[in-house]
Amino acid sequence: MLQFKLVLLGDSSVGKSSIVNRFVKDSFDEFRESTIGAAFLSQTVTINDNDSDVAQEITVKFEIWDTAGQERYKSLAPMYYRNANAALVVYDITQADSLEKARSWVQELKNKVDDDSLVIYLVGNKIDLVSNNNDDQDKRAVERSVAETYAEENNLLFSEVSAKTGEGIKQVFQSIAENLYQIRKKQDTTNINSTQRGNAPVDIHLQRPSTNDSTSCCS
Ligand SMILES: Nc1nc2c(ncn2[C@@H]2O[C@H](COP(=O)(O)OP(=O)(O)OP(=O)(O)O)[C@@H](O)[C@H]2O)c(=O)[nH]1
Repeated sequence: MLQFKLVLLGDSSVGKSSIVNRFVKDSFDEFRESTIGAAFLSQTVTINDNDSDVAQEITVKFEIWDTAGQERYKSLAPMYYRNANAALVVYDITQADSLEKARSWVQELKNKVDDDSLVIYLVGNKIDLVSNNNDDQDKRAVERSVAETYAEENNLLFSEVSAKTGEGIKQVFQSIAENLYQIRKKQDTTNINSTQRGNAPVDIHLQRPSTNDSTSCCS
């Protein structure tokens, strides 16, 4: 079993706790209390490795830190994103400001987390509030294409979800697990190769200066 630390970041009320609750308990609460400090939960997913000679199933355990989005808890966040393998940065597609906040979290992660392998997933939540036929009921304030382009430019994974209906939630965690597994596999291969290189006989070519080499110093 592989174990990874995942942190959720984003403005207050965007639905971070609701996303975790949907993923861990498959439930939704219309009247959730705002998180104080942070909450810890864990959940596993199963992924398939079909690249190996023998197809295998791998269990990935997520240790999840759901941080509080209220401004007064902002200074606590580094404690939770430190050593994280993945960050879920959440915004609410009905609140334009919440995308700006998400961008500032992404920037902070890129500046402060000294680990190129950190997987950052940008999530637009509450798609259940958007109607498909573009009428007055449509509460969308952030166009999908705007967030998607930003994600592409910044090398983030991206999708829109609904914690309320559950749409897209499982896929987010599944995709993070698959990405982290591929990264871990690559790191392991690199480590094995460099260990092997360390034990291999060192190939030293001692080149004698040729006598008619004009650059040689000594006669
Ligand atoms: N319609 C709809 N409402 C949602 C969805 N997700 C969350 N909500 C509601 O949005 C409100 C805030 O949800 P939370 O999960 O507490 O938000 P949070 O980001 O954890 O907030 P903080 O703890 O303050 O950081 C609650 O009333 C939820 O019921 C969703 O997908 N659709």
